[in-house]
Amino acid sequence: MDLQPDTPVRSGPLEAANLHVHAGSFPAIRGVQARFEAGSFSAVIGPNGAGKSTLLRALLGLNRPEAGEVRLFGRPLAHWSRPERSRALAYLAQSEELPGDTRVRDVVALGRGAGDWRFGLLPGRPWTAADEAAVDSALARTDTRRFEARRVSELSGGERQRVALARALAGEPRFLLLDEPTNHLDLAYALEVMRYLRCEVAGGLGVVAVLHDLNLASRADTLLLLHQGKVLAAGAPHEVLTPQNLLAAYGVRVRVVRDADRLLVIPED
Ligand SMILES: Nc1ncnc2c1ncn2[C@@H]1O[C@H](COP(=O)(O)OP(=O)(O)OP(=O)(O)O)[C@@H](O)[C@H]1O
Repeated sequence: MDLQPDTPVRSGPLEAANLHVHAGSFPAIRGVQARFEAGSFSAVIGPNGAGKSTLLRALLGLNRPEAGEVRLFGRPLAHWSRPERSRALAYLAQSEELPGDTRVRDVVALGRGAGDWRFGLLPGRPWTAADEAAVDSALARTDTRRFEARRVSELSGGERQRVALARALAGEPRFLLLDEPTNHLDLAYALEVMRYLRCEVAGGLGVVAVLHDLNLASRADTLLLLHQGKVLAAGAPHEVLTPQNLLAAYGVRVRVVRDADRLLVIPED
């Protein structure tokens, strides 16, 4: 199905079809086949250098594939206009740069494209009640409304990460891609971010998160295990998090134990 660029297509998966992507001159992604669903939490795991960030960037359309393609809602990403793409796909980097002297509410409003008029540039379009409501909702869903009037520079790292999440959610994306969102967070904040993401997934958002912590990743609905730019395993956590797969990917012997409805990965080395 090859739809015209202006054909409205509003739902479906985000897919990588036989994707090959270079990072610089290095073939970082080598024939990846993956499908991420709306209303599902997918984690991308794998050792350092496996190609996780390169894959995420390709899914966002930030780097051009050497071969294969990314498809969103069944339509090649290359056929989407930049504004359409940035409405549908949001990205949260590891430590998101936020303007320190800006109030939290204004930062979240940036997710609606408010940057133009709030920062003295020509407005891209008029600000509406729907924009205001989306900002309110994103603040509420990330529990950041109580410090909406504070400046970003006055917040802790964990609070800033929540503001960055609120900004991404304010744009009402269909998929949110996150690169190690819990990396600099303590255990409590990391679990909190996972809880917020879970709520969004329940509301229909597709989440694709690069995670290093396999015990956090085991809470995802599906896992994609990358190794040397290829998919080593994909599927439900219990299918992917096996001692054999983890030995092959990380070179580490582990035990995988089930605790209630969770999987725990315990290194044996
Ligand atoms: N500009 C570049 N030039 C050459 N090689 C690069 C470049 N950028 C990335 N690479 C290589 O591509 C491979 C994949 O990198 P990528 O950052 O996607 O891996 P990753 O799985 O996200 O790693 P990490 O877990 O360490 O963040 C790595 O071996 C990396 O060294």
